[in-house]
This record gives sequence, C-alpha cells and structure tokens, in this order.
Amino acid sequence: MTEVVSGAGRGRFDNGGMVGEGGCVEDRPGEIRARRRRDAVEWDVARQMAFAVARPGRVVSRELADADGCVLGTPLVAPVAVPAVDRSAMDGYAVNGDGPWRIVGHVEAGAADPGVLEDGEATGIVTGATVPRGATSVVRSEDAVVSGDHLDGPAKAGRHIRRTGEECKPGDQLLPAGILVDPAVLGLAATVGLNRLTVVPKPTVAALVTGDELVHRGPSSPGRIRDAIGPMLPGLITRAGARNGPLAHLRDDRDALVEALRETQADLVLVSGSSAAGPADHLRAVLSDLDAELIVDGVACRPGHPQALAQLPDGRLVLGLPGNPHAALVAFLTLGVAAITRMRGLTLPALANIAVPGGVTCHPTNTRLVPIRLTPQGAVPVGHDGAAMLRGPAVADALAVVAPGPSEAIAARLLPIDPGARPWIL
Ligand SMILES: Nc1nc2c(c(=O)[nH]1)N[C@H]1C(S)=C(S)[C@@H](COP(=O)(O)OP(=O)(O)OC[C@H]3O[C@@H](n4cnc5c(N)ncnc54)[C@H](O)[C@@H]3O)O[C@H]1N2
Ligand code: MOO
Repeated sequence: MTEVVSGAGRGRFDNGGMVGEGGCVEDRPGEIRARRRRDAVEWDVARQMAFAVARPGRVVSRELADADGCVLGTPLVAPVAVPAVDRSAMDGYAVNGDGPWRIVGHVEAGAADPGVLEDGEATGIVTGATVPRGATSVVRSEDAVVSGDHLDGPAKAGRHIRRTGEECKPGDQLLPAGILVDPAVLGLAATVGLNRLTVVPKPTVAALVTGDELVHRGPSSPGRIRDAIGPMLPGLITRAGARNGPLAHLRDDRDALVEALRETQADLVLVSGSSAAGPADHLRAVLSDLDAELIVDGVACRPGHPQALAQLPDGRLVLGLPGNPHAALVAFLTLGVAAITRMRGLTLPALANIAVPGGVTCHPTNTRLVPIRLTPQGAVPVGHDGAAMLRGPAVADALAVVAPGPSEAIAARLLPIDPGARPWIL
C-alpha cells in the first residue's frame, strides 16, 4: 500500500492556474493569500489519499431489510445452534435400527414434538421436520418399499439426518466485521435468528452539476450542451454502495456554488464542470472561500487530469469532477469510489492484472485509463475514448489502468466500469 503522509500534498487552496509556483495573488479586493501550485499526484497515490482521508460512518443497528449493501460493523456471532434440533434432510421415513420396520405415524413439518421411535419402528417424515427421539436414520421415499404398515429399505446410521449444531453452535463467529452485507449474509443472519444487524451505514453522496451551457432535455445545439454527467451520477452512486443525496443543477456562479456547498448535507458532494482553469471554473476559489483543505489537486492521469478532492471544515468531502463526461466518470471511479469505499468501512481492493494483447501506447508521465472489453485473450480497447466521449465507456467492461512509460504497455490493471462489480481475480 502506498504510504500517505498526513499533511503532505495538502494545503489551503485558491483559484489555481493563474499564477506560478509559490506566487501571491489577489483573489478578491483586499484578500491576498499565499498559494503554491501543486503537481498532480500519481493515479495510485491519489486513490490512496482519497481512501485515507475518508472516515467510515458510525455503526448503527438496522433491521435486516434495511441492511443490504451495508458493511458489518461487528462480527456476526451465532446466538443459537443451527439446526436447532436434529432434522430430516429428506422426505421419507425416520427409522430406528435396521429394517424392516413398522410404520407408527407421520411427522408434519411444523410438529413441535415428534415423540419417540422404538427399535424397529418408522414414521413418515418431511424434509426439515424434527426427527423423533431414537431415530437412527431416514429412508428416502424413493428408496422405501412399503406394504401396509410395513417398511423396508436401505438404512445407514445417521444417513439423511441434519444434526443439531451441524452448521454452527452458539457463540460461533460466522463472519468478521468488515464483510459486505449481501443477500446471502441476510439469509444467514435470519437463519441464526437475528432480526437486526450492526452495520456501517451507506454514506450519502450529493451532486452539483454546474454549467451555464447545459440543457437537461433534448439535443445539444450551438451554445448548448446536453448534460451527460447528471444522468450518470445516481446509478454510479448506488452502484458504488452509497445513497443518493440531492442532485442540483447550478449556473456558473461562484456565490451560488458557495451557498450550495454550505447547504448540501451529504458525506461527499460531487461538483461537476468547474474543475479546470477557465473563467467559469470556480471550484477551487469556492473551496478557498469555504476554508476547505485540499487533499488532491489534480491527478496525473488521462482523462481526468483536473479532478480534485477537498475536505470542508465540518468533515464533508468535495470531489471536483471534470466537465468532460468521460473524464468525470474516470474521476468518480478513481477518487469517488476510493472515498466511498472507506466511508462504507471496506478496504480498497487491489486491481487485477490483465494482458493487453494488442498493446496500448503509454503516456510518458500520466496513467492512462482506457476503456476495454475483457476477452479470453485479454483486454481489448474499444475506441471512442476521448475525454468528452462516452461511446467507448458505454460498451466497455472496465478501464485498463495503463502505467506511464516510454512505449507500449502489454499489461494493465482493471478498474471495473461498474463500481458495484467485485474486482476480477484473473
Ligand atoms: N487552460 C486549461 N484548460 C483546460 C484544462 C487545463 O488544465 N487548462 N483542462 C482540460 C481538461 S483535461 C478538462 S477535463 C476540462 C475540465 O473542465 P471543467 O471541469 O472546468 O469543466 P468545463 O470547462 O465546464 O467543461 C469542459 C467541457 O465539458 C462540457 N461539460 C461540462 N459539464 C458537462 C455535463 N454535465 N455534461 C456534458 N458536458 C459537460 C463543457 O461544455 C465543456 O465542453 O477542461 C479542459 N480545459
Ligand atoms: O483529462 Mo481531461 O480530464 O482530458 O478530460
């Protein structure tokens, strides 16, 4: 794991891009601040920094129905034995001893006390029903030869009986803390009789989509760009394991962004389209207005270079997504998913390696994120991968994380396009 040194690479942030290293600038009349332009951090380091700065939510008790997708905050310990009693694993006959036997009754699924079987006796039984005391095995109905009240068939001691405590005993730890609660975990919790789980709740992620030029219905036209980021975010947020907070559209206005960031209650606030150095790109100035601490100021990757992550004084995180839609997706999958992963109480997964049989040209200094399809031969680029294009990502399985280098990469790591996908192990 890349070490992230607390404080290193952080600092108060001003409207970058207009002055050089270590310069001073007047942002607003009478407001002079020292500023240092920082280098973009390496892609892997940026991801680790986003993970490191985020904080897991406080554990809460949740009804099972509300716990799917949360993370266990404490180990899951069985309060009872499972099975609670000896149960039949088959429909057929519970028998005592070797055959033949005399059939003396029938045990229904819900029978609380199935009674006692004496040597040489059998009783009809259904799968899951409690076996009578004294039963030594169960003969499956398809193996049973019945004549009147006489039964014959193969019997082997213990056969087709699920013994008390076979799955777990009281006090057994079934799962450690930190496990994702999925449907199987919910079923297991119910099996051992729990109604609630102690979990780290899902973080809430809100979004502010900025841009005077944006329209939200119909096509782009001269002077108008159809918002392609707003429609992506709710699905990305839920797939990343977070809850959707409000999504608002803002004009390119510094004061409006300050106000919106002050008011938006969420663990993480995404701000799109304000990340670069143009006259309408207010994010960094706004972060300064709000006394935010800059955590990541640009990432050495293509696309997604101007992405930024900051922390407001009250602990909320703000992620600046570049306006180019593919770059915004890359930024969410890089810094956003890393921060959300930590907030959820999970560890940041290592990314699988894969061959790139056709080779991909490396960027000399930046990590490239290239939309690819997974094939039996390895990762195959899908094309249409410009920073403003979503045509490539829309058909891709993953982004190939291509390390900087002088020539062609023949291997890369895989960042799933669907942040809810478990990382592949190849
Ligand atoms: N002088 C510089 N210019 C730019 C730099 C830079 O470093 N110096 N970086 C470039 C890169 S890389 C990117 S990415 C963009 C990031 O721009 P912003 O985050 O400030 O966003 P805008 O300038 O508002 O928009 C850029 C581009 O994307 C379109 N856009 C914005 N929001 C949306 C949306 N919701 N849906 C669809 N398209 C959107 C916008 O209309 C612009 O065409 O800056 C480069 N420039
Ligand atoms: O890197 Mo920008 O983020 O090219 O689109």
